[in-house]
Amino acid sequence: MTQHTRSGSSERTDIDLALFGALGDLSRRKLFPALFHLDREGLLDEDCRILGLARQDISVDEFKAQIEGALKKYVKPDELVEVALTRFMNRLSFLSVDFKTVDGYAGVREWRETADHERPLVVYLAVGASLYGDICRYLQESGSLDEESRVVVEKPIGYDLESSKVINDAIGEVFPESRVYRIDHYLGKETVQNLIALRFANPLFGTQWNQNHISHVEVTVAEKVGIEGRWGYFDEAGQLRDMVQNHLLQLVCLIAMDPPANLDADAIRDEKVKVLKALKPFTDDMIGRDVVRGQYTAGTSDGQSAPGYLEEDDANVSSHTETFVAMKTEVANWRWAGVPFYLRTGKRMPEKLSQIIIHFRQQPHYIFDPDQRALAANKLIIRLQPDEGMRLEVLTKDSGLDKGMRLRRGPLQLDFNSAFPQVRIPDAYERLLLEVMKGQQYLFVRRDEVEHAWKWCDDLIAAWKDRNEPPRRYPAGSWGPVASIAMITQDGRSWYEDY
Ligand SMILES: NC(=O)C1=CN([C@@H]2O[C@H](COP(=O)(O)OP(=O)(O)OC[C@H]3O[C@@H](n4cnc5c(N)ncnc54)[C@H](OP(=O)(O)O)[C@@H]3O)[C@@H](O)[C@H]2O)C=CC1
Ligand SMILES: O=C1O[C@H](COP(=O)(O)O)[C@@H](O)[C@H](O)[C@H]1O
Repeated sequence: MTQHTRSGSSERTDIDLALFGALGDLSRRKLFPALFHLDREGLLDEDCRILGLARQDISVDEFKAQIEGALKKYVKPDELVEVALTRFMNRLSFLSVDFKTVDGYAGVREWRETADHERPLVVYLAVGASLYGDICRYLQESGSLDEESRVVVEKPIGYDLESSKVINDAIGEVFPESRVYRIDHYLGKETVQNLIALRFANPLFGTQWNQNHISHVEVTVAEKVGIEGRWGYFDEAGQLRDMVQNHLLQLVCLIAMDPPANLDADAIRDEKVKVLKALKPFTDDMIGRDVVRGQYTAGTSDGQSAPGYLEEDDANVSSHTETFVAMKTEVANWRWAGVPFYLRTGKRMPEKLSQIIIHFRQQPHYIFDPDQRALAANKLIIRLQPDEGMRLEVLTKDSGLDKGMRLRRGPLQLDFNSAFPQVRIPDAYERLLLEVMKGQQYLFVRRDEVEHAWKWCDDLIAAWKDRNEPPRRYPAGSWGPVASIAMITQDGRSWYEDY
């Protein structure tokens, strides 16, 4: 099958997919539903085959039953069309393998040999990053790869800069960078992509997008969930490694980067790297004043009582791992000098909400009612989830004979669901899987991006370690520690609350 691409050229999407970790959480919850949706919408090549690999020693029928169960759980009933489900199930095969020994890998080569025509293999590693090197090496040693094979790897790549280098080196022994697809699923979200369109297709914003016109930027990625049974992983990581090193810094890159020369992967990634390199390093002073680490205590979520982090299953009761981070940072370059970027992300917050707020500067000379001065700045709200859309807050004259020149703040709004009611907004993984199949890397993270992001986070983590302070507490169901509010208030600002 061919697809219409960004550049208008056509590319093959007929691939075979080998999914390592096929019975894990990510595969069940995100990857199989995404593949199913692609198939349902006619975007999988009719010959595309999917090989699930996992440790469990089960038959292919048992594997299919488990995947069907996952689809029933995670795909809306009206979208789980019978004919599409049958077609999808027919694509599946299964191999039980211990990924740490080469023995089972011949099965991948043999499975490939049963294809009726040659096509590239996409290897998706939905497993912990410590397995990436072994899997790549054994796939190569078993003769399962060819010159077109691609590998998709999940975040986080490693635990810090050093460990990420070891992992990336091991992947690089087998796959050249042009065939490595590092997932950051935030790059597949509809509104995140729209950020590129908004900034670079609209002269209105293109000309205003700098420190002359923007006073500050806010990024909030709030999660309602807690640890969801992932204590072992999360307690080692913490919110900085889990969310900031990747998702939030990628958002900062897309907000702050200079216009790329074109939409080619490296043109975009070159610009993103420049932003990461320009992130202001933290000094000790800044860490005390501009960074807040938090950990949730017992509270409520959706009206139900919710345990604190230290009371979750498998918890180590003396853990100081942060489940919340707020910080003020800056992209120290000509475009952004002096513009604070306030970032915050946390688990067990009152709602799931990801949004970017661009606060424009006020007019240099203000002529309206002094009491209304606080209103007098445009804001662009870019809503990633839920209710994807964008809203520009503008000021107009309040209507009515008695209102004089009173101002009213009103929205110019684009709500994607109402603007495009016939179009289902795809999950990020659908888009990303499709781009891998097409061999397009522009939505994937290059090795140097990962490394610059780690370097910046490592410095902060090292400083936290030196300070050895416990995280500040916040009750589950709140917007984080009080100190995170004070952090922004000290600059005479507040977190945007018009949710
Ligand atoms: N879950 C999520 O929401 C997200 C996950 N990620 C990343 O995706 C990757 C997968 O995460 P997740 O699905 O949560 O992890 P899980 O632990 O749920 O799944 C991993 C799967 O790999 C299997 N596995 C582990 N070791 C071996 C081995 N030696 N041989 C064979 N099979 C093995 C496990 O099998 P078994 O059950 O038998 O141990 C399990 O089914 C990780 O890198 C994670 O950081 C990234 C973003 C979000
Ligand atoms: O990568 C991760 O992302 C999820 C949040 O993703 P979202 O698309 O639901 O916003 C987070 O819960 C998880 O801890 C992290 O590993």
